[in-house]
Amino acid sequence: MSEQKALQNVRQEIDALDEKIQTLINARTALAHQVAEIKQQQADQSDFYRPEREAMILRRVMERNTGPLPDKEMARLFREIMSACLAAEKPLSIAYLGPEGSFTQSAALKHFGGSAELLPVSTIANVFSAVETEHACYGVVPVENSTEGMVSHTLDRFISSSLKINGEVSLRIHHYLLGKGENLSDVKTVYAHPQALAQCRQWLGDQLPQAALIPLDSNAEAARRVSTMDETAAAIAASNAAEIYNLTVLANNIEDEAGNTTRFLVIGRQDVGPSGADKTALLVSTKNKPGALQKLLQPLAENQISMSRIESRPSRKGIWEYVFFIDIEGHSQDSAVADALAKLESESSMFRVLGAYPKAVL
Ligand SMILES: O=C(O)C(=O)C[C@]1(C(=O)O)C=C[C@@H](O)C=C1
Repeated sequence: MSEQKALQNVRQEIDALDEKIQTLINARTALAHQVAEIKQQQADQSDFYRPEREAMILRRVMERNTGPLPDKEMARLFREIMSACLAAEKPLSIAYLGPEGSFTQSAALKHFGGSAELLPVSTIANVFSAVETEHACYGVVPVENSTEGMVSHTLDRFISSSLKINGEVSLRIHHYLLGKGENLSDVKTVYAHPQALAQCRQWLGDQLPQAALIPLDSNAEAARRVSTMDETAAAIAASNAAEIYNLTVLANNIEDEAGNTTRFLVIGRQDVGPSGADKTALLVSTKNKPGALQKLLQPLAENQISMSRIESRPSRKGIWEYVFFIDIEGHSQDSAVADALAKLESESSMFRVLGAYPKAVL
């Protein structure tokens, strides 16, 4: 058989499979419509977006995958299928820390897929407000970076908000130096979010020791601004900002830490059920006396619950009063966790479950 003929045969097989896949995707969408009808009839008008169900589906896809497509690639395809099915049930609007081209946009896309409507807003506080006022169904905000630590604006906003954490997204962050010219040596000023400047501090010191470093509200805003300037200006931003703002890549992967990763939170108004691999986030405060924090955390150790993070922030209620943001493994409805939380609550002067949500799958 000629090579041409062999290729034609394989392509015919691909066409036949594509037809089957398309039929199956439409059958799945029809089932999602049925789910939507059932949800609409329910008295509590159950939430259309079900993070725990999505996480379970994606984990199962990865567990049963035998290749040759890698697990993550297969899960990403199913992520998109579910995104389209959900949009057919009910279109979702997601507010994110913009502008367009921000890492938070990439995180929102990674978590909700391409069928959600993404709404850029200018500050973290405005993402919270958009969800609180129901202008958006959910929001996505950065919460911590592996190099630079927590994003305090996000934690602080939880103190005054009744929103819940409905999910998390983990994103590898690669920084690009974007400009109008061709040569790195022309760059005299670098614009970026302070976190990005900090994450590239060593590279900037080595490659552009004379450049002025100007902090702005976001990297995407830096890219937008540089697009209106000459070749002496450059921005640190994500690669997609180069396309959006018509800039050239002067240098890539300029972050100092090879594993630079940012964690984002999905915020919403609903409570999320257990998915089998979850985290619970708490906001607590304790009386300011010796040993109080240790006593507060004792029930976690007694119930063998691991704490993955604890951050303290000023409570903003009195001087030298602090609140603690605590992340633990497990769901607040798991019996060991529920037991520990009841004891922890009785020891604290303020106690709130900020959310129990599935661990990031992708
Ligand atoms: O199972 C549901 O509740 C659905 O709405 C279906 C479905 C899906 O496509 O599998 C869609 C959206 C939800 O976020 C979870 C799952």
